[in-house]
Amino acid sequence: MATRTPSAPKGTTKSRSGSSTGRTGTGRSASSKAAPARHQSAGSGDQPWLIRALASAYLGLAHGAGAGIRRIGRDVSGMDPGIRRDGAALFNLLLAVFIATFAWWGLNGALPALVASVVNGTFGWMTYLLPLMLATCGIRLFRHPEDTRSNNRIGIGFIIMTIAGCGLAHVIGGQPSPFDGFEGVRRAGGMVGFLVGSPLAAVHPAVPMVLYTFLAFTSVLVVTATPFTAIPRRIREAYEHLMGMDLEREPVDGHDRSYLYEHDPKPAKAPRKRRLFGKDADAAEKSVDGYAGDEAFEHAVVDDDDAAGAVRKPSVPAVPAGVRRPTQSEMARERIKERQGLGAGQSQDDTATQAIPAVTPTTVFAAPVPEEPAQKAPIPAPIPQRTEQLSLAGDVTYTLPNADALVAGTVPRERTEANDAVVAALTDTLNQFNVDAAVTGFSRGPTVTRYEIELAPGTKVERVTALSKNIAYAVASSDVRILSPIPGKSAIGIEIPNTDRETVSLGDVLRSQNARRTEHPMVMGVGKDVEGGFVVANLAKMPHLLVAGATGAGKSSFVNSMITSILMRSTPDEVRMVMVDPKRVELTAYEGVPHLITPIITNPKKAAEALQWVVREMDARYDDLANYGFKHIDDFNKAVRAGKVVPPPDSKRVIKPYPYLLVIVDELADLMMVAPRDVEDSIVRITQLARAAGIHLVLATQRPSVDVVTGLIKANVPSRMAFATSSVTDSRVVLDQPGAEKLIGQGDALFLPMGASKPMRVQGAWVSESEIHKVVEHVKGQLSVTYRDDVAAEAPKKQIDDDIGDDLDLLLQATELVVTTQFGSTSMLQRKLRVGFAKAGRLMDLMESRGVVGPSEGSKARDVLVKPDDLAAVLATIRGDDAQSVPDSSAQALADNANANHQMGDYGVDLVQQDLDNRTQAVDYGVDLVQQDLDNRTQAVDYGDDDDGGEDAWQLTGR
Ligand SMILES: Nc1ncnc2c1ncn2[C@@H]1O[C@H](COP(=O)(O)OP(=O)(O)OP(=O)(O)O)[C@@H](O)[C@H]1O
Repeated sequence: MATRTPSAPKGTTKSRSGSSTGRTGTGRSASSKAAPARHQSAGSGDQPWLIRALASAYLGLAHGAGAGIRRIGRDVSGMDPGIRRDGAALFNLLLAVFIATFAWWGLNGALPALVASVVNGTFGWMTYLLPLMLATCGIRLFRHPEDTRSNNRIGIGFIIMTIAGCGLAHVIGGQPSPFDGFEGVRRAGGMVGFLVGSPLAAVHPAVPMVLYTFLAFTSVLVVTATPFTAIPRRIREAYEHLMGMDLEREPVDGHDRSYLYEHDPKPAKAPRKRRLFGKDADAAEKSVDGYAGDEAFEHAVVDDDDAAGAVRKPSVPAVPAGVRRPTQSEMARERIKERQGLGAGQSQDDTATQAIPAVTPTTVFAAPVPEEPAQKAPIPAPIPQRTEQLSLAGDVTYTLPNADALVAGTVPRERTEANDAVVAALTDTLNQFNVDAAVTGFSRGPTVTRYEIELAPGTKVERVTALSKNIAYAVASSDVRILSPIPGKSAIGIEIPNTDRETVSLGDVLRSQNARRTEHPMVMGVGKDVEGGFVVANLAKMPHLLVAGATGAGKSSFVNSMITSILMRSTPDEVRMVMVDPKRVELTAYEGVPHLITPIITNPKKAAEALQWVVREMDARYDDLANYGFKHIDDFNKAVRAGKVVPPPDSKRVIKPYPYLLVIVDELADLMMVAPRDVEDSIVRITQLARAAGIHLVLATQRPSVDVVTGLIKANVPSRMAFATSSVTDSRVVLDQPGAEKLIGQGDALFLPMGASKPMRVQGAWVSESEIHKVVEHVKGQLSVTYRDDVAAEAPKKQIDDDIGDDLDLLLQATELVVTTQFGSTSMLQRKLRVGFAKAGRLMDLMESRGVVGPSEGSKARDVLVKPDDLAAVLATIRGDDAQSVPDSSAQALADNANANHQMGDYGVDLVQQDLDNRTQAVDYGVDLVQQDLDNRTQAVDYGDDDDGGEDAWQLTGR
């Protein structure tokens, strides 16, 4: 007996924890069936029948009361019987009623009088509040027994409230002592009040007053799950709720995906808890100024924390009126029972199922698809247009674009005939292969719908996953993706593309609650997830992002959405951008926006230089952070705005806040082809350090191969956005896992923000060219762009001679080499530039045609016709620049360099001469080997041993 007793609660706990993850699997039913069986075997032989009968009657009464209470308000009666705690709940409720009979209603009688004197004597005035607290606990236990954390929190809150109330009552009631008679104690704080109040009151009566008032206030916060920081918001919400203002303002920016899950309290509850208590509880409320600590450990995605609340308000009821919709678990159980030949509600312990009028999943799926003509989504409550006084970019007033510059998308549909057809096809496939599982629901996203399959107990997950090809065949789609399980659910997810897909408008995403929740300027609209929830992400928390996918998959559209989001939400004081667009056409629409610090860079070589500038900027920011003792640019900016950062007295510098710097590269491959080492070095340096400096990189590429996205780059760019890739290898390069090759293009993506273990499937937001144009015109009208001249701005387009073609860079290097060394040797070019003989000869010819070297003289080195002082001008001419435009400083630098090299050359020749002399001396002393060597070398110097002679002499100068 003693050993068996704990086993019963164990079974109960197991089943309860199962439910706390929101699972509704049939495994729980099995455990709940097992629990009563254990009770029976333990107790049947030992307990008198009367006790068993009474216990059964009490439990029956409790379940009856529970069933009624669970139906009041929002119906939660679909609860698994295994997790109910009706017995304890009824006990609380009965105790509340009992105490209320004498405390509130003054019922007389021997028993009430006795209990009254005990309860009153213990709790004093607080006796009047006890029924309320007990009733609250009872009702919660009836309705949400699985939410143990909240239940415990409320219980603890009530205990603190009782102690604080008794302590206060004791002091207010005149600090009676039980030694003077119990009547006084009863009329004050009871014995509890006396015990907790009198020691403190002995010090001074104000001490318990202050302490217990504070404790009472705290207990209210604990019970209502309100953190201190959220008190003003809670008060405002309560006021608005009382005045009915929240209803008027409720935005219609989402739609209800919960019709299949409406009895499952989890989706609504869990996020709420996170909002109130989680580490990221108030992250949403943080603006730039609200930065607290190291944001790297916060996640990039702005939480959909009331996904089942405000964001997803019911829009289209999917089931005919009057028919209660079954929950997932009900549907799974019913389907599985149907297969096993049981009728609905035949399970003995399943009172909830019995209570369902013959509703089966087919009722849900067979209900006619509601008529939903494609409509425009209603524009929710307008976002007030923000106007800022800029300080960095001149003293101007800057107004952000109006939210209606971006159009509303179409109303998303929850269910169409296509979905019903797929459900039927999936069910048939499962039947054909005798897999004991049922399609229990689906959630329709804009591009794909995720169908959920629950297994009967004892059915292997592999039986469904092994059917992937048959499922693809049945639904006539090759892009079927299986999730086993769906994260956070005991169900297998099968994602199948919608034949009638919808476009997600960026306007809708930016107007969603998730985007409104934060004013952070780096927040961008990403799109919608598979459940139709809006996904917005904070670029500052990513902190760097790799966007990859095959051509036409939607990268550029994503980059457009990102830039438009920034233009919509931030001023040039808050965010500055560097755009690199080697494709030359993707980002031209943004030319001239005041957020740019340099014209859009289209030349890959210049882009590599711009990245080096970013490294310098980062170093400068770091210097400031180190000098003034800050760890993050947000803290530094805050201090600057508060006037706490003052430059040294002798400095003329005016310290201003640093804006975030967003560097966007729309085709990394082009940069990596030009200067792989420089680009990689810069990217790695930026990504390793720039987060604290407020510098963030977004690298897009259609060639996610290892030579473009190198291991080093990958290791330092933690967030990834993978659009459809052409191979599983590419998917692995981007996400470190397969999956992206199964995406269906046109904005369908897997989003893996930093820290997430599983990528989230999203349909990227779409912004049309006319919308972009409207937004760009608005921002350009607010402020004209001022470019920084120290970034590698692109030079005007140059005329490169046709005969140079792709060899411009090599020709420039060759010219520099020949002029600085004053030595026109082809072999030297071969070795120094690592080119073949043919290429070196061609470079020599090109130099001859431009008057850099003289004509070929057989095997001798050519004459060099350009003096080092003229090098800059010659290089400019070859480049196609106007020679006059070469800045004096750089011409001088080049000339100095060339002269230095030249001198070096002279010095080298001296060394050779010296060497020669030494060796000649050595010959005089008759050392044969040296003589031989000297002969060889002298021969080499005088006559050369190949076409241009003297090359080894040159080589010696280099030593
Ligand atoms: N989020 C989206 N919603 C709807 N359609 C989209 C979306 N993204 C892309 N598309 C469609 O896909 C087409 C190609 O997209 P996009 O130009 O962004 O691809 P890309 O990956 O940048 O291709 P490339 O690398 O060749 O430039 C677009 O013209 C548009 O029709």
